[in-house]
Amino acid sequence: MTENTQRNREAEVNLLAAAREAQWSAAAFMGPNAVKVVSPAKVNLLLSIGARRPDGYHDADTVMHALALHDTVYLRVQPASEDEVAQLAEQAAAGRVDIALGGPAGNLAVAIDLADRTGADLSVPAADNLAFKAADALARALGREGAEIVQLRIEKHIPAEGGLGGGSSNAAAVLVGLASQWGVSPDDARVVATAQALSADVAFFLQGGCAQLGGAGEVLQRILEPSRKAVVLVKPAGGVSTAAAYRAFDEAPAPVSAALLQAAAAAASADGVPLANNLAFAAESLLPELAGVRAWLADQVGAENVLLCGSGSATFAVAESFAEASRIATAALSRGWWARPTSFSGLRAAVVPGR
Ligand SMILES: C[C@](O)(CO)[C@H](O)COP(=O)(O)OP(=O)(O)OC[C@H]1O[C@@H](n2ccc(N)nc2=O)[C@H](O)[C@@H]1O
Ligand SMILES: Nc1ncnc2c1ncn2[C@@H]1O[C@H](COP(=O)(O)OP(=O)(O)OP(=O)(O)O)[C@@H](O)[C@H]1O
Repeated sequence: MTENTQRNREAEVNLLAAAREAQWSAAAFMGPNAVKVVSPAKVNLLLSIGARRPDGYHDADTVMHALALHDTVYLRVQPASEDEVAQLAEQAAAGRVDIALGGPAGNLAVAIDLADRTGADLSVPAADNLAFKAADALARALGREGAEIVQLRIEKHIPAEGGLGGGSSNAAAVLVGLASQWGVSPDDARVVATAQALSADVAFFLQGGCAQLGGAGEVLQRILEPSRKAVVLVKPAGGVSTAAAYRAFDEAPAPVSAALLQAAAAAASADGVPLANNLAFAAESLLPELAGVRAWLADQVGAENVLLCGSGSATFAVAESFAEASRIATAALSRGWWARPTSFSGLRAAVVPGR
C-alpha cells in the first residue's frame, strides 16, 4: 500500500467516526422532532415493605421524594419506511448495530447512546435498557403501528444499582418525551397505566416531587409538600440488585412499626415524614460495607438523618445546608466512595420547554 492510499484509508475511517459521532451530537437533538427530558433521582423517605404476594411482588407503603440530581434524556423520533426498519432489524440480528426492535408490529427501531458520567462506565444492551422497554410498552399501549426510528441519548449522573431509581427515571422520561412527540398528554391514562406496569419507581417519576404510594409501590395515594433541604448521597463501589434485596428481606422480614406508619400518614409535608426503610437490613446483609457507610455518615457534623436509599447501595443524609452537604461529600469522595451534594426537589420526568 502506498503512503497516499494509507493516508486516504485513515481519512475515510476518521470521516466515518466523525459521521457516527455527529449522529449523537447535541445538534442532532435540536428541532421539532427532538426533545430534552429531565430525569431526576429519588430517595424513599419511608419504605415499608410488607408481605410477599402470590405474583412475587411485595406490598409496599412508601413516601418517595425527587432530588435535584438528574440524568438528561435526549430523544428524537423519525418517521421511517418499513424497509429502513427491516434493514436495521437485519443489522441488529447480525450483531452489527445495537438497536432494539419493539412496538406492536416490530415497527419501532430504538437506538440508545448511554453516556455514563458517574465514573462507572455503565453499559447496557439497548434491548435490556429500561428506556427501550418504556418506548416499546408505550408504542403498544397507543397502538402505534407505523415504522419509526427513536434515537435516545442518555447522560447519566445517577449511579446504577444505587436505589436512586435512575433506570426507572429514564424509563419515565422516555414515556413523557415520546408522549409529547406523539401528541399525547403525559397525564393520559394510557401513559400512567404503562408506567405503573413497568414499575413502582417509573409510576412515581411521572408524578415527582414528594408522594406517598401503595399497592406494590405503584399506586399514587397522595402528594406531600416537598422539602427544600439539602441532601448528601454516598455510595460504595458495589451495587445491590433490587430483586436480591427483596429475596434477602424474605428470609428475615421485619415490619416498620405502626407508630412510624401513622406518623408518616399524618405528615402533610416531606419534612414531617419520619425516615424508615425495612429493606436496609437485607441490603446490609448483601453488602456489609453499607453498615460502615451508615455509621460514617451518622458521625458527620451537619448530617441530620441517615437512611439507605431504596434497596441500596447509596445512603443519604439530610444536611443542614448545601455547604454542609458539599463538605461531607468531599470527605466521602476522599474515602474512595461515590458522593454528591444535592437537594430535595419538586422535579418530575418532564420535557424541558423552549428548546
Ligand atoms: C426498592 C424500590 O426502588 C423502592 O422505591 C422499589 O420497590 C423497587 O423499584 P424497581 O427497581 O423499579 O422495581 P421493579 O423493577 O418493579 O422490581 C425489581 C424486583 O424487585 C422485587 N420487587 C419490587 C417491588 C415490589 N413491591 N416487590 C418486589 O418484590 C421483584 O423481585 C422485582 O423483580
Ligand atoms: N437506563 C438505565 N440506566 C441505568 N441502569 C439501567 C438502565 N436500563 C437498564 N438498567 C439496568 O438496571 C440496573 C439497575 O439500575 P438502576 O439505576 O435503575 O438501579 P437502582 O437505582 O438501584 O434501581 P431502583 O432504585 O429502581 O431499585 C442496572 O444495573 C442496569 O443493568
